[in-house]
Amino acid sequence: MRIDVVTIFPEFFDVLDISLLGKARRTGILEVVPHNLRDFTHDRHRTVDDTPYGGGAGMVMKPEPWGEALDEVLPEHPDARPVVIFPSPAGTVFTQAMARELAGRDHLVFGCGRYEGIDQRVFDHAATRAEVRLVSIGDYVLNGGEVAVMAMIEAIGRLIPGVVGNPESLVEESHEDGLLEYPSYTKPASWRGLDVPPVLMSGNHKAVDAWRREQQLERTRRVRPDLLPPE
Ligand SMILES: COc1cccc(COC(=O)c2cn[nH]c2)c1
Repeated sequence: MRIDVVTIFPEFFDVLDISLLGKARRTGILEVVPHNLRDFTHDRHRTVDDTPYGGGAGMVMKPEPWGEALDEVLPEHPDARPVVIFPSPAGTVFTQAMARELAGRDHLVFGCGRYEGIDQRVFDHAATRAEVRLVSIGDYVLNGGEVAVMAMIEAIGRLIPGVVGNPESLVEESHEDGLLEYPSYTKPASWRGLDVPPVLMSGNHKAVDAWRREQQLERTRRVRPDLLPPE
């Protein structure tokens, strides 16, 4: 998979070389290419923002640099319409299901907004040649999209075959089966007076599976009742 990221802080994505994704990049399974939005400006100050029409505080990202940056990363005549994702507090919430869907694609483009946002015409024009999505990673406001893109790249990248060592470890996880995951334990059997639940030491796999499922349901009922399947 190739991922292009348009940002005013391309160095932000150097950290991906350190993590698990670094191996996936070196082996060619995953290619993440940052593009500096300022490289698509033509004034001495490499200006990417300006004051908002209609007034108001803050600055808005200008459309011209974005247009030229997307010209660079979007294929002229794509066989499949690429997806361009802009993190935004006003977006559709990013979920494990969306991560799974996006992990199946060959090419993703991410656009990192800053300031008060990006001129709306950037999204409107991009929609003539790509599938544009505003995606939120949660109900809070960041200073820019870079942290959100890192989170999405990690969530998507780890689902790509060959990126995570043991694919089995991707199955029993929170949100994979729609429920929160059960509590985990490892040695020692007793630690600071706290013991591992005996069922997990029983060797009775049926009982262990039943206990884990009950723990998932109990935890989901308590913490995230919105995730519970309809009765
Ligand atoms: C598109 O324009 C902007 C403007 C300002 C910040 C951002 C970054 O996204 C978030 O803040 C966010 C994403 N999910 N939850 C919060 C984008």
